[in-house]
Amino acid sequence: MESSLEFSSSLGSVSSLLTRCRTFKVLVIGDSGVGKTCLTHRLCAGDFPSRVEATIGVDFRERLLDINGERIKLQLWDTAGQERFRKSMVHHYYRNVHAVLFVYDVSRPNSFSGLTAWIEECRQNSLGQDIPRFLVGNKSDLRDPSWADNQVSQELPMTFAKSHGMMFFETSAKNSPNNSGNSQRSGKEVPYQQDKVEDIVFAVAAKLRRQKKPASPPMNGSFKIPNKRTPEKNMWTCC
Ligand SMILES: Nc1nc2c(ncn2[C@@H]2O[C@H](COP(=O)(O)OP(=O)(O)OP(=O)(O)O)[C@@H](O)[C@H]2O)c(=O)[nH]1
Repeated sequence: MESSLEFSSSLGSVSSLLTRCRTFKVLVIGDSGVGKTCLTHRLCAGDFPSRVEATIGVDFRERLLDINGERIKLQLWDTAGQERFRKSMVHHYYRNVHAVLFVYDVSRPNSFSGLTAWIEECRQNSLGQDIPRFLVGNKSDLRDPSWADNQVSQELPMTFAKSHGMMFFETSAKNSPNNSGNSQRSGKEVPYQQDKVEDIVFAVAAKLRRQKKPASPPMNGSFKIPNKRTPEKNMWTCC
């Protein structure tokens, strides 16, 4: 009887080890209407939502992944793009963030130039330089070579991403491309990058998995003696 109890308790600890995973908070920001809700929905639920409304405050979605045998949970914070729906909440969004996805709409150049304001918001909320940042051009299905002037070229965001230390993706939450990676746009000698939504989620998870150092705690005016072990421990949860 005693040995079977011991056996079941050790089985319990083995199974809790097996179901443990690291959880990472990923903030998704960008102008209103660029497709943050659709993109996060696609990343987590696998499909394009038939009906969406403007996000008020923030919505949460989760995606559990297995990266080389390790379970990684991404907790995506889909934040409102409209200023009136953000207001006083913003500093909460930035607390203990592990990565940021900056989203723009390839068919709306204003949403790309608007990224500087989002970078400034990160700076104002003391987002550490060590926090991985990803740049995502969404709605690639709307690219039309006949009105190239009204779209965001790929060269610009590539340079932008490089100068801000971001990984760059172009995708569509609606119609994910069949082929991932670089390809040639017909008739033009520019590299045309089209990524699957899945490429993004795996790149984020893989990058975060390699992060040994946890996110720096937000600076909110109070002073706390840092405990090196606690933040990393807090990332471990049961899936
Ligand atoms: N064609 C196309 N339309 C998209 C895509 N992603 C989103 N949309 C459309 O863009 C509109 C806005 O999408 P949302 O996901 O609500 O945008 P958002 O960035 O979350 O907007 P806020 O909540 O206001 O910040 C909706 O009509 C979507 O159907 C895409 O990849 N391709």
